[in-house]
Amino acid sequence: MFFKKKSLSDKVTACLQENDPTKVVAKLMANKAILIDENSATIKIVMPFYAPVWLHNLQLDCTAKLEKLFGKPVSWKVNHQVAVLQNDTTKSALPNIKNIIVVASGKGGVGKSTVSVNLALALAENGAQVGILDADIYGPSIPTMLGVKGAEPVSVDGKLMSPIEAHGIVCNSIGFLVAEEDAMIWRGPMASKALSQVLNETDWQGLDYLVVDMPPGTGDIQLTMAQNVPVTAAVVVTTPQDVALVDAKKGISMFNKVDVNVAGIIENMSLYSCSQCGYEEAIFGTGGGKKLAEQFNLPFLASLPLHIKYREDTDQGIPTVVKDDSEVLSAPFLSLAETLTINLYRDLTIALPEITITNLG
Ligand SMILES: Nc1ncnc2c1ncn2[C@@H]1O[C@H](COP(=O)(O)OP(=O)(O)OP(=O)(O)O)[C@@H](O)[C@H]1O
Repeated sequence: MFFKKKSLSDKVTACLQENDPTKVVAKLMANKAILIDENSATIKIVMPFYAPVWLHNLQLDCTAKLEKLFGKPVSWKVNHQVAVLQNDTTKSALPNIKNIIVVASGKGGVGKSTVSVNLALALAENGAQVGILDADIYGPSIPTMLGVKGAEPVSVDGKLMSPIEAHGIVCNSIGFLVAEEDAMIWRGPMASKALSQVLNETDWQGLDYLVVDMPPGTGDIQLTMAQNVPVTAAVVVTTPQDVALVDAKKGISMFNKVDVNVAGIIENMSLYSCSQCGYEEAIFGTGGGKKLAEQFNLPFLASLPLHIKYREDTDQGIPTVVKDDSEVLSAPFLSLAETLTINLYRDLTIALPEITITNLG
């Protein structure tokens, strides 16, 4: 029997794949985002997402092995060009926003806004251009959490509003534009129209990701809002408590109904951690988010502790991802941002032709 001898490139590819726990290398190879230059022993990557820890680990685990294969020192050339991803190919992406990530919860008060704002900042910290849209008409809290409450978006050209800048991301909020009492009495189509208006009439200036903080619940308003935004993916935030989980299930069903891809479950307030002594207690129970993810066959994206700093930092307008020097409390968000963007690239369709490696210097 004749066996074809493995080429050097095949061996290098196998090495990269074996050291990639996320299984995203196969898609990167298929899309020609990774090129192996055998002559110069160079691995060229045009990263379609920002994942500094993943990339660092890949390089750490592979470099020595690759040097053995090549028989000389290996160099890595890395560029970034975030891909436009699509779940529903009938809805075209907005021209200046590559991907829209909707953050939803079945129940109010589970930490949806806290997660939205820290997730947006973590995506930016990892390297992406990020915006956040506060669509929570019942209680827009993003301006407070970003320390820009009272700011008013202005229009330079009389057509588009300039978003407000804060901590390296841009934001706009329904709360900047309408009085809370007015928004409270809106019905589905009105809320949806307002959301579309803020979304389409803001000069987002070319974002890799727009994070949308949705109103809590799964009623008409949320449904029409979800239908009117070209959503790349939704994430559902829950606490481990039974009552929250029941409502989170309704949230997943709502997105399924309108064919919005649910990228996974985030469990917030998982474990209380005392800032004084480090004592830990599962105040809202344990494991509920994971079970929910298993039940719906969805990724379990993160488990975030209940910690006083998360509340204090957002109350002060400097969310933990920006403020936390120790990195213990920001780490779960940075990791969430990486996991989410890797999963989205791996699991969704790429809407625009992949940038080919020839563009790399
Ligand atoms: N992991 C956490 N640890 C400590 N406090 C938290 C945590 N997550 C959220 N909080 C606090 O809980 C409260 C509710 O959080 P948040 O406003 O983010 O929830 P929400 O789901 O967006 O609420 P709403 O239903 O009003 O939109 C806030 O005071 C917030 O600071």
